[in-house]
Amino acid sequence: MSKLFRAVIMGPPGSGKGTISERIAHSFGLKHLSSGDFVRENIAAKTEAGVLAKTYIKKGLLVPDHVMTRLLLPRLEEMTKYSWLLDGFPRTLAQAEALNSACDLDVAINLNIPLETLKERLQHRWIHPPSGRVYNMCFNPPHVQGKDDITGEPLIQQEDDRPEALVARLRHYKDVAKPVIDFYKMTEKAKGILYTFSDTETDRIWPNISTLLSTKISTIQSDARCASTH
Ligand SMILES: Nc1nc2c(ncn2[C@@H]2O[C@H](COP(=O)(O)OP(=O)(O)OP(=O)(O)O)[C@@H](O)[C@H]2O)c(=O)[nH]1
Ligand SMILES: Nc1ncnc2c1ncn2[C@@H]1O[C@H](COP(=O)(O)OP(=O)(O)O)[C@@H](O)[C@H]1O
Repeated sequence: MSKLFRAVIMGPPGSGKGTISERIAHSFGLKHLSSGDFVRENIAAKTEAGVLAKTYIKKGLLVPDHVMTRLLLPRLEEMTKYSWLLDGFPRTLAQAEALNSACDLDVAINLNIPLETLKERLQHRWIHPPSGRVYNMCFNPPHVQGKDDITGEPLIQQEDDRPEALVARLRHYKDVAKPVIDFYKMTEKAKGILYTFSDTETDRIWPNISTLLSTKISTIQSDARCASTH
């Protein structure tokens, strides 16, 4: 039984977490878990956590750590038989500590993308809310402008993708992300799993991430084979 592989992907709004997560899920067969999707599911289901989360999201705020952790950790417990990639969690130190207590991570991917690139990307981002599919008029445009490729339903631009909203989002991101990055650099159990990728193009970052994951996953599987033969 090959050992399972667990990773998280972090980065500022517009850094390409969703784009790269889809490529990782497709290339390596990992389950792509998105904290944003879990939040939206809870909001749609009107769960206690969902109702509470909605009040924060409407104000453009992060959901409080205790609500987010209570919402997310039980979902991870359902995934004990799968290798997964977690996108959008942890975003704070408290979340990183809670995740670290709940499971062992093999890799933490950190996307370091320049502000101007983020602004440019988000100005051209269009999404299909029901599916979460993401488009970009410069990078991956829909076949028909303004329409989702699969359903033909209308695409929208998110309010907080506007340049003036982005500056505040990025300042807040920097404040909460640094302790998380330091956590993965310094904490004994988590040390050595952080890999940071800096570039302006996903297509240049992707081969490096793909090589890293290929190496990490094959190492884990060969270790598991050795362990099972001893
Ligand atoms: N021009 C360009 N756009 C890109 C590139 N990579 C991703 N994008 C687009 O940039 C936007 C942001 O990418 P996402 O994958 O949504 O980024 P994210 O980190 O998930 O963003 P949040 O969900 O806001 O945190 C999307 O419209 C992507 O299609 C790239 O290399 N070049
Ligand atoms: N790990 C998290 N901690 C706190 N809030 C979160 C977390 N993940 C998602 N959320 C909330 O859910 C919303 C939607 O998340 P997501 O789809 O990742 O979009 P974005 O991060 O681009 O706003 C976020 O704006 C935030 O309010």
